[in-house]
Amino acid sequence: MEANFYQVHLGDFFVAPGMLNHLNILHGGVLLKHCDSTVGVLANRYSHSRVLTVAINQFEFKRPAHVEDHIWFRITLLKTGRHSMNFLAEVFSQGITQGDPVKIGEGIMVFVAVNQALRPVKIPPYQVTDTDHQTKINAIIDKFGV
Ligand SMILES: CCCCCCCCCCCCCCCC(=O)SCCNC(=O)CCNC(=O)[C@H](O)C(C)(C)COP(=O)(O)OP(=O)(O)OC[C@H]1O[C@@H](n2cnc3c(N)ncnc32)[C@H](O)[C@@H]1OP(=O)(O)O
Repeated sequence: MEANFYQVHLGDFFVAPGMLNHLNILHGGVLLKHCDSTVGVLANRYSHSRVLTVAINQFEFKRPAHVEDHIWFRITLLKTGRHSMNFLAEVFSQGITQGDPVKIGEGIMVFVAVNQALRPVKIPPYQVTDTDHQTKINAIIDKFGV
């Protein structure tokens, strides 16, 4: 099961003119909205439940993105609690005509599984069976203090 929650590539979009800020680069809020929805899809996939974002922690915008850049997210489930899921969201950008993908942002997104009344519901504990994945996840957990 854990293979589907380690470095999952999701949420591709192209930067369009309506997504820019006053400096003609991708608006950070637009990027975060895409990121939130993308991680939410994975949180729903894991919990089979409605989900709410409870925290976005240590999000860093490392590089700007421009019109026509191809943006996508690499999402890793780090750990679960009784109701919550902690994800690393990494954001990548690739110019339409050039070069390798560049990491332009990353952060920790915490989701809570909720019922119809939007109250927390229990989720299954996350178990990683791939030892290499677990080692890398542990390093991320240490780095971000999750
Ligand atoms: C089946 C049909 C589905 C169909 C659908 C499919 C599509 C699916 C795609 C969705 C894609 C949308 C993605 C956008 C998602 C939004 O836009 S959500 C909108 C913004 N968020 C909100 O409005 C949430 C507002 N907050 C709340 O309602 C309440 O705080 C919550 C989230 C229900 C939690 O309730 P609470 O009473 O505070 O609960 P509490 O027990 O204190 O905490 C619950 C857990 O959260 C953790 N937590 C609380 N605060 C924090 C914090 N600051 N940092 C870290 N962890 C925290 C706690 O440690 C606890 O963890 P566990 O030990 O239980 O695992």
